[in-house]
Amino acid sequence: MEPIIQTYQLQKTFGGEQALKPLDFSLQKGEICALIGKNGAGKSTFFKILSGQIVATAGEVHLFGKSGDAVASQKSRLGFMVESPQFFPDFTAAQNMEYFRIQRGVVEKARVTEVLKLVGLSHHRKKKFHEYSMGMKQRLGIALCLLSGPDCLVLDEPINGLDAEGIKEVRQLLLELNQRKQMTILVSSHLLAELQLIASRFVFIKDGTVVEDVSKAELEDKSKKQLILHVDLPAKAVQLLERQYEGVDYLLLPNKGLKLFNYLDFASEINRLLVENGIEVREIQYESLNLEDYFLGLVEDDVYA
Ligand SMILES: Nc1ncnc2c1ncn2[C@@H]1O[C@H](COP(=O)(O)OP(=O)(O)OP(=O)(O)O)[C@@H](O)[C@H]1O
Repeated sequence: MEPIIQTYQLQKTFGGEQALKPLDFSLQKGEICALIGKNGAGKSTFFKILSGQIVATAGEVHLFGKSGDAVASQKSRLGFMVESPQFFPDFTAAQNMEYFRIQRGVVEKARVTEVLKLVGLSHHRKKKFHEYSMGMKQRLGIALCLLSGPDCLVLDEPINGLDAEGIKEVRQLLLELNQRKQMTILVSSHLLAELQLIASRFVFIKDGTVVEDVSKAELEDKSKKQLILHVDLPAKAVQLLERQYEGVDYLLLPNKGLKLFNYLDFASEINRLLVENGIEVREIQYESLNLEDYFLGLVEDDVYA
């Protein structure tokens, strides 16, 4: 594993208010990592510290395995989009990129053509910015991040405010950059669903700290639909289910509850089996855990018990 970004006990205080509590985070080469949090969770503050726009109150940032004074030299290897770039509306895409190429001191002129191609805007390079769709504008913003040839993109809410088509375009682009150009990507959103299709890892941030850090597989596992049963004799119910349904996947809950993860289409058959064997089924219902609610702390903690 090759670390791209690591933070240790990162903190930021604004006038007595702690925007970032000690925040430990790491991003590995090749990942698309989604940083998910509600408005005010601390995502922008975190990104602004990484980009150097603001300074942390305490803690450390390591970039590409470098720490201390060596970090500064690694910053150019990250391409940031922390705020929406201000493009000139009456310039074409190519003119806008050329302006920023010169402004940022990128030497190779050909880089403009390259990045427009990378984000799929070659055919629209002569179109004026104000004629672009929302998705195209955002793709141009990502082209700007790519101008200096970074190894990793850090994008703050790039999908925010886009229509469905724009969201799809940006997601597709990020996936292509990751798969075809081996670009590591850290991308934030306040909606899990926006990034669920592309991210390989999900870091949930709440009140300035990481509350959950899961892989795609772990996330999918947690979002499985479940069948919840409440019976008077759970141990006996489990014995019957194991005998009847090969590989039945279950969890015993407090208060004589039983959670089934497979055989979900067998609810009425399961009910009959239990009742016919003298078990009182007090409740049987489907539950689809809303991860968004769970991780963002909008539901009771014991929903996952
Ligand atoms: N410059 C600042 N001065 C004072 N407080 C700030 C400043 N910037 C951020 N905060 C506070 O820090 C906390 C975290 O804000 P931050 O913008 O990082 O959250 P966020 O997750 O990016 O939310 P959003 O999606 O709304 O931007 C909030 O309580 C916010 O009010």
